[in-house]
Amino acid sequence: MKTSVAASWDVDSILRVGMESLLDLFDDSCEGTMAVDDHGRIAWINDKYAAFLGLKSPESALGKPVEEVIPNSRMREVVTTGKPILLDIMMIRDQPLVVMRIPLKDDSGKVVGALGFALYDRLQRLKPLVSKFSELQWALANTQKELAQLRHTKYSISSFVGVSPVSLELKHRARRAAQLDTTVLLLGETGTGKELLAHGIHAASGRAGKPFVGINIAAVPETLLEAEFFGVSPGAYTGADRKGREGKFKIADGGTLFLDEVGDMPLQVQAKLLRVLQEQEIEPLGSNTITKVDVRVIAATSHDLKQLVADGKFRSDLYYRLNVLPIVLPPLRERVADLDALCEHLLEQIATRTGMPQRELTPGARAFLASYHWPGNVRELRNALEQAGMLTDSIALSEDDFASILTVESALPIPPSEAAQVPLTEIRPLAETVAEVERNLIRSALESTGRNKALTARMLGISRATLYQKIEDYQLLSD
Ligand SMILES: Nc1ncnc2c1ncn2[C@@H]1O[C@H](COP(=O)(O)OP(=O)(O)OP(=O)(O)O)[C@@H](O)[C@H]1O
Repeated sequence: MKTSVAASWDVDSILRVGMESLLDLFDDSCEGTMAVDDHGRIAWINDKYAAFLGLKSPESALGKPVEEVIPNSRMREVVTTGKPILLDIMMIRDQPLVVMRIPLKDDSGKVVGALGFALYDRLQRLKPLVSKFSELQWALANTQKELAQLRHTKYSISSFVGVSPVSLELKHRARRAAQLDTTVLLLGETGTGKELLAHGIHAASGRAGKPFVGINIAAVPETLLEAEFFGVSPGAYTGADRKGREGKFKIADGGTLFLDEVGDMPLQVQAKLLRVLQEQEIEPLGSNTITKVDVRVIAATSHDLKQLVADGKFRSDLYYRLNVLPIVLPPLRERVADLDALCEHLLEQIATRTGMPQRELTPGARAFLASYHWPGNVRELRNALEQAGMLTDSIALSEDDFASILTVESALPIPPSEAAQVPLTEIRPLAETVAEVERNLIRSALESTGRNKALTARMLGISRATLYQKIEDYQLLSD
């Protein structure tokens, strides 16, 4: 490509010589150089690049569509748009290459092809960029692997501990449900093990190798629910969602979607959910395209769905659609026969997690636990066992160790009478005082229920969504 410089320095000569010198420079310092024609076919490729790509000879690539030789190539994009891609990173044979692509235009400005340069470790200054890219790729691959593992359920139906006839019957129904691949509706108070059973049904089903994806409808603000379910197409919003994102239905494709607290779903979203369940098709927000999905839905609620239908708060057609195979999880107080097995199991779990010796229960403690009404069910039982263990060093937990824990009302810290006795000198703006009282009350209620949101919300007489909002407002997340 070397050229002798003409004596007279007209603009054309300068440009031509400049261009040729530039090409020589790149040819010398690049790992590879290549050109495509206006149809994206390889018109030229140098020896180094051909050898790097593992080709028999440069000639063997000529005339082939560029993607056939370099699968990730964006040369065709340069030819189509006429715009250069001055700095990009491309993976070839598991190696990151820094690449540059420029369009070639004739005198009239028409694109006649494109030139590509692959610059790797000759350019020392690009090395930090390349290693950063490799690090990020490695971290991304690891995160994706972890996420995939997390989405594969860790439980089986036998993880649901229970020996009472009613528990055995519900596990039997769960196993049947797993085989049938239909929609399942889990009904039961908070903490009765609906989510645990949903994991178990998924694990025993033909979908076990695919993702299990959960969504707690009560915890998602109403305005975000649709995006959360169906996803957002790229460009639908500005800001963080600009690139678009997949909805839970898409993420669960082939697997199971667990809709927790389905009774809290706003009516307008209910209509859309019903359509998706019927058609098995989703339309991401801001897109006109419809995507087929294959998702098995397991819904759960602690509300009386029939009553919600009667009150006009839940669509009857959606109710029937979900209620194909209902499984009722009775409250713990109605299956006291499960208590011993559950305590044994939970005490073992606690011991493993804390590294402390496993505790036992005295006969008095067993009788006390059997007489308690368990509004928070198994979740509350686990918290009570954990808290009682923290109050004493003794291996055997007695009735007294539980007595102070299991009176929810006494745990609330600010009796109304005390709140009223504020000295005049301490009077502050009402809003500030109310906010402080509210914050303290929510924090104490959360503590007394072992951070059980459903129970806390119920105790405070507010919805779960409001509770989540207030937890965020008062920054009670890490308390
Ligand atoms: N039968 C059971 N055997 C063992 N562990 C249980 C059982 N039931 C519940 N648990 C445990 O109790 C806790 C609460 O259970 P889970 O979250 O499944 O309840 P839930 O009914 O989905 O509650 P919510 O309605 O509040 O979401 C979990 O830690 C779960 O593992």
